Amino acid sequence: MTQKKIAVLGPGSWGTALSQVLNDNGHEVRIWGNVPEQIAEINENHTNKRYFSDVVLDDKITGYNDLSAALAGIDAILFVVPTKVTRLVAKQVAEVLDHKVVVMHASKGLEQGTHERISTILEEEIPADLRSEVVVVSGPSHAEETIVRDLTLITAASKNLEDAKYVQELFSNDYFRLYTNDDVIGVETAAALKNVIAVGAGALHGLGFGDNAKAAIITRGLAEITRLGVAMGANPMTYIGLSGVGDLIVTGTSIHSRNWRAGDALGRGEKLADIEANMGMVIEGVSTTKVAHELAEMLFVDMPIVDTIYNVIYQNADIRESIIKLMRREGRPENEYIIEIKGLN
Ligand SMILES: NC(=O)C1=CN([C@@H]2O[C@H](COP(=O)(O)OP(=O)(O)OC[C@H]3O[C@@H](n4cnc5c(N)ncnc54)[C@H](OP(=O)(O)O)[C@@H]3O)[C@@H](O)[C@H]2O)C=CC1
Ligand SMILES: O=C(CO)COP(=O)(O)O
Repeated sequence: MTQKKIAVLGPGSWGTALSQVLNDNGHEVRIWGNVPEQIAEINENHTNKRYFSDVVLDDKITGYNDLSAALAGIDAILFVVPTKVTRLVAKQVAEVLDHKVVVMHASKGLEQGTHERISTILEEEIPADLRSEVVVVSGPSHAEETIVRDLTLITAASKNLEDAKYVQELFSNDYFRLYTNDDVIGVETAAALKNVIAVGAGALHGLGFGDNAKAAIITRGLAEITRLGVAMGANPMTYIGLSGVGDLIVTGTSIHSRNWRAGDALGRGEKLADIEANMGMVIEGVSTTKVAHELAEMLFVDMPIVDTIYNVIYQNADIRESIIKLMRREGRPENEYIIEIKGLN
């Protein structure tokens, strides 16, 4: 592939790690952010110490505060800001973008209020004549490992497989491998909802439960994610792929995960407000819990684990009593999980 010019919007941990992958592949990478000191640090010291204290970036990676300058003559844009600001940033892009580009995103969440997936936000905010079909870059991938070039396998999903293949080629190298998928709904719902289950898995750890409990929440969490996703139009096969069970494993079992760590702290009795303030990075699972709970009600999908996490986070429910309630639910057959929809039972 010839060298491309790529704007990475969001100089956080994942944006920085993905910028390094693209730079390793010979592309011109422009990281855009709205904090002048951070952009100056990238340009002058080639570091982003808030996220990676020991990493020195290649000096070809350039930081920008000015969005128009970052987007001038660009081939592709990667959105990697927290879900809650994606619409705002997309509106800013639409104001200054003056030519057609490939639009990608690597964020994992659902928008509060609208319940929308990120690709539909981007479709709404960026005129169709200025963009490709949106390509979702998603899968089991901790920035902390990708930044040290550890092996990472993820998925590029788009309604248009040619756009997905373009992104596959853009990112793939010796340590970073992408598969393609045309199930955008499946990949985005898997990415967003695994964060909720990871909060729950972390909480079980914080409460002192063992590996049996962790395996259980991951497996039954996947059943819930699949049920909701299928009700939203996803292909159930996607959930046994990298962006489904793969991401659930990496997020639901790892100390690197912000969502898992937040859950762990909740389980140890810390207050959510303190956990969020101390994390200094986005914990997507907290707001996605609310969206998932509302979507489950709207679509009559049974999501007992998500509802339990919602009750603990948003209704102040006692965490241990909530677990007992979950355990004492009426017995169910294991395999009804894809087609079971509350309203039809
Ligand atoms: N970290 C990871 O390993 C992975 C993360 N993801 C997903 O990537 C997305 C980003 O996560 P991550 O990089 O971890 O998050 P971080 O919190 O590390 O970084 C988010 C970045 O976005 C910036 N930002 C926030 N608001 C705006 C805005 N209005 N305009 C411009 N920039 C803004 C933040 O700046 P500031 O904090 O200064 O406001 C920060 O630099 C999330 O959806 C996450 O789920 C996906 C895969 C892996
Ligand atoms: O999405 C991730 C790994 O694939 C990162 O998860 P956290 O946001 O929980 O750190």
